[in-house]
Order: sequence, then C-alpha cells, then structure tokens
Amino acid sequence: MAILTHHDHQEPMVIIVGAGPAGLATSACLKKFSIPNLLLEKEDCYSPIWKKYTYDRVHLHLAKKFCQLPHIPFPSSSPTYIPKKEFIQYLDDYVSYFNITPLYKRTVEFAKFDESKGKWVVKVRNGNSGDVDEYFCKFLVVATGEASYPFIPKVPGLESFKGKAFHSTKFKNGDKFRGKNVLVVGCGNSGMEIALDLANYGANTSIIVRSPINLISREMAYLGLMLLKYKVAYTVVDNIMVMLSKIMYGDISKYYGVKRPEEGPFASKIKYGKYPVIDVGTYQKIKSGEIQVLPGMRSIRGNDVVLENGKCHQFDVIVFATGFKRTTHKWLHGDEYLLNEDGLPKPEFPEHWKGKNGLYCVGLSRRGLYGIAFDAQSIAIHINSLL
Ligand SMILES: Cc1cc2nc3c(=O)[nH]c(=O)nc-3n(C[C@H](O)[C@H](O)[C@H](O)COP(=O)(O)OP(=O)(O)OC[C@H]3O[C@@H](n4cnc5c(N)ncnc54)[C@H](O)[C@@H]3O)c2cc1C
Ligand SMILES: NC(=O)C1=CN([C@@H]2O[C@H](COP(=O)(O)OP(=O)(O)OC[C@H]3O[C@@H](n4cnc5c(N)ncnc54)[C@H](OP(=O)(O)O)[C@@H]3O)[C@@H](O)[C@H]2O)C=CC1
Ligand SMILES: O=C(O)C(=O)Cc1c[nH]c2ccccc12
Repeated sequence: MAILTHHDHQEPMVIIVGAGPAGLATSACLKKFSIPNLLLEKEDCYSPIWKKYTYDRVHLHLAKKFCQLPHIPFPSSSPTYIPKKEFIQYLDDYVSYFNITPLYKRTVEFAKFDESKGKWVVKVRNGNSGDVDEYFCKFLVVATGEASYPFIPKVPGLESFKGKAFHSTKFKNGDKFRGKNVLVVGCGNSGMEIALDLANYGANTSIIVRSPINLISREMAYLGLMLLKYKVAYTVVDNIMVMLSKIMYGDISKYYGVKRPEEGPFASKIKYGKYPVIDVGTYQKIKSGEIQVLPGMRSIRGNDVVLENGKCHQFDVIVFATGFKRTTHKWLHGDEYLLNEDGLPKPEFPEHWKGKNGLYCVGLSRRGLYGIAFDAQSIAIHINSLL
C-alpha cells in the first residue's frame, strides 16, 4: 500500500530524475557550483542501459571526442571508438570523482508544480519498502533518457510464437544461437549490429527492414559532426553524407529492399527523430547473403512468421530491436511547454532544455552524449544564475 513517509533529505534544491549519463553529468555540473542535488534512479545501479541492457560487442559509434561528459575527458590512451567495458569504467570514475550518490530503486511516479508553494511536488516509489515518499524541490530535471522503456510492437499472434522472443535490451551475444533461425525485427543501430553479431556466431540470420534508411560509416559520422561543429549548415552536410554514402555503399535498394529516404541523415534526425544507421560490418554480410533482408511482418502463427509480401518463414528466435518509448507524460503533470506526448522537447534546439517553473530536461534532443554534455552544462549555469 502507498504510505507517505517523511525524511530529512526530502527537500533538496534540485531533483534529477534518472541516473544515466545525462543525470550523472547534470549532477556533476551542479556540484561544480556547489548546488545540492538529489538523483533518483528506478533501477539498482547508475547507467543501467550500459551496465545491464546492451549487448557485449557494442562500442560508442561516435568518436570519443563527441562522447565526453563535462569536465572529464577520456584517457588519451583509449581507442577512438570506446568499447562498452571502457565506457562503464569511465562512468565509474566519473561517479567516484564527483562523489555522486544516487538513490536507487526510486521510481518517480508523479511530479507537479505547486503554485502556492512555488515548488515541485515529487512522489517517488521506494522499491525497497514499497512506500511512496514525497519530496519537494525548486528545480526539477528530467533525465529519464530517450531509450528507457523498451518497445515491442503488437504483432497479431505473437503470443502463439513457439520459440523465444525478446527485446534487444536482453540480447548479449550470438553464442546461444549458433545454427538457429533467428529473425531480427528492426534495422536501427541495435538491429543492424545484433544481426551482425548473430551472423558472426553462425546463426541463420534474417533482418526486417521496412522503411528507408540512411546508411553511413563511422568516418562519415565523424566528418559530419566536425562540419556541424564548424557551423556548416546541416543541409550542406547532408548532401556530402548522401554523396559519400552512394560512393561507399552504392544503390542500397539492391540489398536492403528499401531506398534512401528523401532527407539526408541529419535532416531525418531533426525531422523524425530517426538516427542514421552507422554501419559496422552488417552491410558486407547483407551483400554476401549471409544476412537475409525481409520486408515488414504481418502476423505470427506458431513458429511461422507471415510477412507483408505474403510469404511465410520459420524462426526459432525473434529479437525485437524495435526501439524505445518514453513515459514521462504518465508522471509529469501540468507541463504544457517543455515536453510533448512522447516525452521529447517541444522547443527547438538550442532552447530545448529549459522549461517553465524550474523544469529542465537533459539528453532528450537526439544528439547523443554530445547533446547531454551541452544540456547538463546549460542547466547548471542557468540554475546557478537564479540563486
Ligand atoms: C546500444 C546503445 C549505444 C549508444 N551509443 C551511443 C554513442 O556511441 N554515442 C552517443 O552519443 N550516444 C549513444 N547512445 C545514446 C544513449 O542515449 C546514450 O548512450 C545514453 O545512455 C543516454 O543517457 P541518458 O542518461 O539520457 O539515458 P539513459 O542512459 O537511458 O538513462 C535514463 C535513466 O533514467 C531512469 N529512469 C527512467 N524513468 C525513470 C523514473 N520515472 N524514475 C526514476 N528513474 C527513471 C532509467 O532507469 C535510466 O537509468 C547509445 C544508446 C544505446 C542504447
Ligand atoms: N553502437 C552504438 O553506438 C549504438 C547506438 N544505438 C543508439 O541507441 C538508440 C536506440 O537504437 P535502436 O535500439 O536501434 O532503436 P531505433 O528506434 O533507432 O530503431 C528501431 C527500429 O525498429 C523498427 N521498427 C519499429 N517497429 C517495427 C515493426 N513493427 N516492424 C518492423 N520494424 C519496426 C524501426 O523502423 P521504422 O523506422 O520503420 O519505424 C527502426 O528501424 C539510438 O540512438 C541508436 O543510435 C543503438 C545501438 C548501437
Ligand atoms: O550532434 C548531433 O547532431 C548528433 O546527431 C550526434 C549523434 C548521436 N548519435 C548519432 C548517430 C549518428 C549520427 C550522429 C549522432
């Protein structure tokens, strides 16, 4: 049963919801100004996405200089594209350097600005006791991530599937799937790389590609981000990206069954929130036929998966690399300015991080870790200017 309890620590200056890289960076930036803040995390560790919910072979797909959190660079000895283990080590070092101590198993279930008090009321489920604790704060920072709630589409007949079906956050590596018929649904960065891993481990791998994709390499992403950094317009950058992509990958519709979208990689990201796919080897395996590309999925019956083209294939395993949703609208009330129904900022970059009544968001502008560093610093500077 929900019981309201009261503790001494219940009125920090700032509450940060979520202890992923965004929450950690914001806490560090506030600490630099000696502004007291409290981090609330629903899981039992910080940055669970990196510690618990990504596959083994993942590397940061952007070069390390675009992935640094504020105040602490990556060691010069580390590789340009940081492997998961090293990124976790970096986060561990970051947390101990700034002495960041989130409260774990704390799910924020309600937040609303109380006009009469001039403060935010935040209700938090304590996963240890089951109690709901009430907190008050002057400033509230939403750092719950673009990718915190795994999304699996409602496919007719999914419940009848005889094999194993799970979300990409549960995939570690292809070891268990050697010789199995595995279907990867979704061709974002997760789906593409999981398909590659499965093929490397000798699974009979298929991937569903249902809409146009912007395919780029790590080097192209690097070039693109450098040009953007030096204020080249993204339309120009996109033209360069598309030209290079055509040279490098040719007519992708031959292999992927889909065309390039009308927009280039950065326009797609801005307009539809769709990240470009950074190829790390999947393209070659698709080209060679080791990975089979299939169209959208219509329904499932037993082990049979029926596709949009009417054809039917049998699978032992389905990995849903179908992305994530946000659920901020379920707990954040009375905000009509900052976040939309999908939990993403309404104001355009670079105004996207600042709401009304002391509300902020960090890491929701579809700019990866680079965006997180920008938002966290902007928020800390702004809060400091108000004190
Ligand atoms: C596989 C993968 C690879 C990536 N690679 C890169 C890369 O190379 N470069 C790059 O720039 N970006 C990359 N990203 C983007 C990714 O967004 C960042 O790496 C980063 O994890 C985002 O940090 P975040 O803190 O915004 O979100 P998250 O890491 O998702 O953290 C949000 C936190 O909020 C918590 N939370 C959510 N709701 C509540 C609630 N109601 N109450 C309390 N806590 C809550 C969650 O449990 C979570 O810990 C990658 C993402 C993935 C999934
Ligand atoms: N190495 C790295 O650094 C990596 C980075 N990432 C990042 O993590 C974030 C999340 O990526 P990811 O997990 O790939 O999620 P995304 O949201 O990027 O991709 C989801 C994919 O699933 C497809 N999809 C959704 N529903 C269906 C359906 N019903 N049928 C068929 N396909 C469907 C989408 O296609 P459609 O467009 O048609 O809806 C899309 O291709 C991104 O920021 C990404 O860049 C992820 C993995 C690795
Ligand atoms: O800084 C930007 O505008 C970015 O888009 C950064 C970024 C995060 N994830 C990506 C994946 C592909 C290309 C760019 C990015």
